[in-house]
Amino acid sequence: MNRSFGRLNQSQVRSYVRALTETSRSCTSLVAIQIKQRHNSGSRKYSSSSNRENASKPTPTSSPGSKPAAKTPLQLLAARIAAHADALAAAASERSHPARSLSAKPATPASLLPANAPISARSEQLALRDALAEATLLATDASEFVPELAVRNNQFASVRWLCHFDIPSLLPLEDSEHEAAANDEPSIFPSLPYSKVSSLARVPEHQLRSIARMAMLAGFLSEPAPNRLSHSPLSAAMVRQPELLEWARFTTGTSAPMVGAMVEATERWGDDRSIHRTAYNAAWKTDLPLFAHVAANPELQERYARYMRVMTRSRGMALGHLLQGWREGWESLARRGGVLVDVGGSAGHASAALAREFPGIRAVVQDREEVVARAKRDDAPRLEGEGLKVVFQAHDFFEAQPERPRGFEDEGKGDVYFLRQILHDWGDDKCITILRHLAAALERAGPDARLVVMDTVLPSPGEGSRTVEALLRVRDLTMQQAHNAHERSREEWEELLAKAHRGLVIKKIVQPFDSLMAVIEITLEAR
Ligand SMILES: C[S@@+](CC[C@H](N)C(=O)[O-])C[C@H]1O[C@@H](n2cnc3c(N)ncnc32)[C@H](O)[C@@H]1O
Repeated sequence: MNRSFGRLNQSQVRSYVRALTETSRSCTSLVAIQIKQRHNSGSRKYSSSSNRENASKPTPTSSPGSKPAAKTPLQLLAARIAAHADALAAAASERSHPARSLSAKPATPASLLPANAPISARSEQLALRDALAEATLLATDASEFVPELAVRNNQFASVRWLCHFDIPSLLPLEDSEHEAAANDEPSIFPSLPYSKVSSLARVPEHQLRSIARMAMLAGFLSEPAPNRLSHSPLSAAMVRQPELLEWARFTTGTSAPMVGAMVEATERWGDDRSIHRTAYNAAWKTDLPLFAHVAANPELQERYARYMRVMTRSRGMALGHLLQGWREGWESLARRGGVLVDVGGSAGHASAALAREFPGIRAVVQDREEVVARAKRDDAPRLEGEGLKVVFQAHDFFEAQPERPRGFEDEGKGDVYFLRQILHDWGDDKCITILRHLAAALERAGPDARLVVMDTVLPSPGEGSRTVEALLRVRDLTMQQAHNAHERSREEWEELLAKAHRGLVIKKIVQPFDSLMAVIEITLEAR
């Protein structure tokens, strides 16, 4: 403080801090308003783009008898960070949510905000993360870039090792009564000596110690006393929500080889965009496309199925975004008695959620033969038992739409053809085939018919939140590594639709906050 404000007296410092805080606050509420406006207008920008621009614009300030002193971008960011932290503390305490701490206290909550926090508070949290990421970039020298990459790479590998050998599940979350009485510090997670954990996990003790100590620097596990290992709030939260551990296992184990094989894929196949010439093929040494390779390998199939279940429940992929993102459209479909055709709908989880939320919706879920056979066996009886009108139909989406199953034959009432996470799996040529078949079906289904695509809409580089953009770029690269496909920007979606059929026009794009995918409403216009 003294150093940064060397030429100002105490009261000037106070008013300066107040002014900065207010500037930052109005900036933050502007973001919130933008989020609302953009959300309402259906555009995808929903984060602190204004903050990203402002970070590089020093604001001149004056001090008595001297030229206006420009604050550095880092100083401005630091003030914004403080303002975001204040706003978040207020939002949490309004809902009696305890403050988080890094110490290994079980009472520390797993999230900064309570689950019922409003979008305005969550957007504040996103703005904070963006500002922190930018501050880290400003504070890190060029010579530190590579060592930092090595740190992240080793932390990634350490979490993989720890999850693979199930170390988090071996650590106690709570004291047994006997231990609690003997424990001097009952508010700390109970710990075990490294020797005990290593013998339980059957791993070498020295490896465990070094690897755990690296992971601790990322907040995963803790060493509350010399040579004793315990949970940290993060690792404990992951054990309490096992889907998070499952996700960590998949990301660090199953999909990591594919991520690491991008160089080999380009070296071997250059710009060949075939679906069996990918980083996945290079990593798994197979000529089969990913879906066929997974289908032929029961163990891998099980891992992918578990991962898909976890992802569906994650915040970014939650089905709630689908229900809220196009609520009026679903209500209208239910009213007019049209059919929802869920193309590539897997086990029907999206259709079932829609039929539950909007009584009256009837759905035909289409997928590959083996997927439909499994869904008819495992899922259909449960859905029928719930009274939902959801049926399954084997259909290859590279073929023309088939005749409807019995009870769903009527057409012309404005059906909705729905593609969730389908087009991003395929290159443009394949997508055009899928879309042409659907355009033909839309033509038969009447003027109210719609094509609804739920997929990522990529921002332009630097357009919105840095944190969100990074997550979306992971999805884009994953599609490239897995299928030689990619995610698309709004312009790319428009181009693709126009190439498939001149009448396919985007009516609206809704980007729900926190969702990794947007809801794109498409009509078929007479041209
Ligand atoms: C990424 S999953 C998306 C599943 C679901 N729509 C969702 O959002 O959870 C892709 C789906 O496309 C299906 N699929 C792949 N090729 C297909 C084809 N030729 N015809 C029909 N479905 C296919 C897969 O079996 C899988 O269920």
